[in-house]
Amino acid sequence: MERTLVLVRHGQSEWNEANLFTGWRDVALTSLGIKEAQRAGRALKSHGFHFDLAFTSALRRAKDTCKLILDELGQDDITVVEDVALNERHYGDLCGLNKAEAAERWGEDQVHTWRRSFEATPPGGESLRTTAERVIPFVEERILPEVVSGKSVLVAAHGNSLRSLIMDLEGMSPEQIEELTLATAVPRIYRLNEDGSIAKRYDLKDEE
Ligand SMILES: O=C(O)[C@H](O)COP(=O)(O)O
Repeated sequence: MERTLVLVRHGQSEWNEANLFTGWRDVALTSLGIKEAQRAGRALKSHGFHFDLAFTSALRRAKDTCKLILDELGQDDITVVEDVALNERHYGDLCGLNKAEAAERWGEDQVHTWRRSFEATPPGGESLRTTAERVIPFVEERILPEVVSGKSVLVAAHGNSLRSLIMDLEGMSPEQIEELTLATAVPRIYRLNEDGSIAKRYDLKDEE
């Protein structure tokens, strides 16, 4: 499987379960999150995926998801590059706050805008635009050259760091990216052409 890029958001975290803004807080996967990551690994295995290299963030929920997937594939020996560039968007002053309570305090629209728009900056945090400014250079310098050279690459990261990557890769507009929310542990598969353009894209949905 040449020139393959697989993006996967981490499995459910303790703060996803508690509905708290997480950002760079380093929380663990829940037992459901562990199962979700293992299921993603089994789905990739049953579809014949095999990776040459993996990238993940510096946060344990993504690192653990990456490891659980590679364990299921019997590939715990491949190189895994960890980098803060792939960390979740920093949620600033919202970190640790309950998302429903935040919507009551600031209004549904404001909270939705902070969470999904390209430009809005949560107080003291990163917008999707500023998240992209650290994600995209890393992807262009470290990840895409590996894929274009013919490798099969896994990236286990976060809802918003991956949204910024997907927006760039798929050439989405700010309006289009606002509509995209990534489910936990659903692999998003890309086959790339020699010039780095997308030949094919699909989600590997759970068949169990
Ligand atoms: O950091 C967080 O709280 C989550 O990982 C993603 O949050 P969101 O759904 O509000 O973007």
